[in-house]
Amino acid sequence: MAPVADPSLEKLEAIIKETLASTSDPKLKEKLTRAQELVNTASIRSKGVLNKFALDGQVAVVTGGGQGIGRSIAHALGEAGAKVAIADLDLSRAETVAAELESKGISSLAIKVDVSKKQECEEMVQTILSKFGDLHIGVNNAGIVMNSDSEDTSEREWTTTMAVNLNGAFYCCQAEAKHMLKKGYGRIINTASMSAIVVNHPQKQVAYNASKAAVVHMTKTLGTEWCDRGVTVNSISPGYTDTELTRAEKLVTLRNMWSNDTPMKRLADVEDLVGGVLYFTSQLANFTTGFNLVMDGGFTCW
Ligand SMILES: NC(=O)c1ccc[n+]([C@@H]2O[C@H](COP(=O)([O-])OP(=O)(O)OC[C@H]3O[C@@H](n4cnc5c(N)ncnc54)[C@H](O)[C@@H]3O)[C@@H](O)[C@H]2O)c1
Ligand SMILES: OC[C@@H](O)C(O)[C@H](O)CO
Repeated sequence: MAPVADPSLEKLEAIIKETLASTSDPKLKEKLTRAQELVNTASIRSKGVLNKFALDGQVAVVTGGGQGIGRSIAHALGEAGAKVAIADLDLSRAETVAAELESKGISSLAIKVDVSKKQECEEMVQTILSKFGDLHIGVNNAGIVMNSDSEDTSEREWTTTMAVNLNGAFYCCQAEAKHMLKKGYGRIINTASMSAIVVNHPQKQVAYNASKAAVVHMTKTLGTEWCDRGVTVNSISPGYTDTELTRAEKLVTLRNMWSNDTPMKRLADVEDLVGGVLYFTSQLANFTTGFNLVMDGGFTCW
């Protein structure tokens, strides 16, 4: 039998071996031999390539984690073994998601943050360090969209969108990296959008598109600046995704059209996006930084 890495599998293996040695019942021997094979398979899996996705002992934060894409990423990181802080402008949403994680046995923490405020991003990291003692993964996902014709886009709309989507992502990267660079390890993932590389239509959203393009280039910049000190920075760029953001009154009527314009003929479910994040946080992504992963059902191919 191959050596086992998981201590509970080791104990199980020992019990099976001992019982096999002490029984002469052929039926029991047959069953125990089958159990031994199953333990062997589990043992190989526990040391195999999938194990490189395990986040046991790591601490993560997800901004905008109170619903939608962020909530789904928070669940995925927790299921992979991380302790997860849910940071959101809406504290009650963050508390709900933190309670969902706790009910699965995942250590969690809800934090109120407005990512457009640098000081609040720094306090968010300090709160996580006080509670969990470390921070390995930062998913900077909070974002908003406002729609208007470019010639009518107000100063408030432009600056608010930039403040949340771009400044917010930068302040979080900076606050997270200050700790991670000291420790020599960190994985930062920013949520950009396919709007960074194509112009969405018919909805007009110059500020949103420009903010997401800037997030992608900021990601490349930070991803190359910090990677030789152990901190990688990458981004995901989802296509149209079924969340509250695309269910908003101003956008909901466009969803059929968006689906038809997508080669996969549907919007993304939030679960479709977690694979990208889990790749970037895994030990399989040790040589990947500054990369923008587009997950859009083929939308940007057409
Ligand atoms: N839904 C899509 O089609 C889509 C596609 C591509 C990219 N994105 C991006 O994905 C991210 C998440 O989108 P979603 O669809 O889950 O949105 P959502 O509106 O469902 O959820 C966003 C969450 O962010 C929080 N938030 C908003 N402003 C904040 C702030 N200043 N500080 C902290 N938290 C704040 C909200 O309270 C909310 O819980 C955004 O960056 C969005 O631009 C969404
Ligand atoms: O490009 C897709 C998203 O970023 C977003 O859902 C959309 O553009 C909002 O209008």
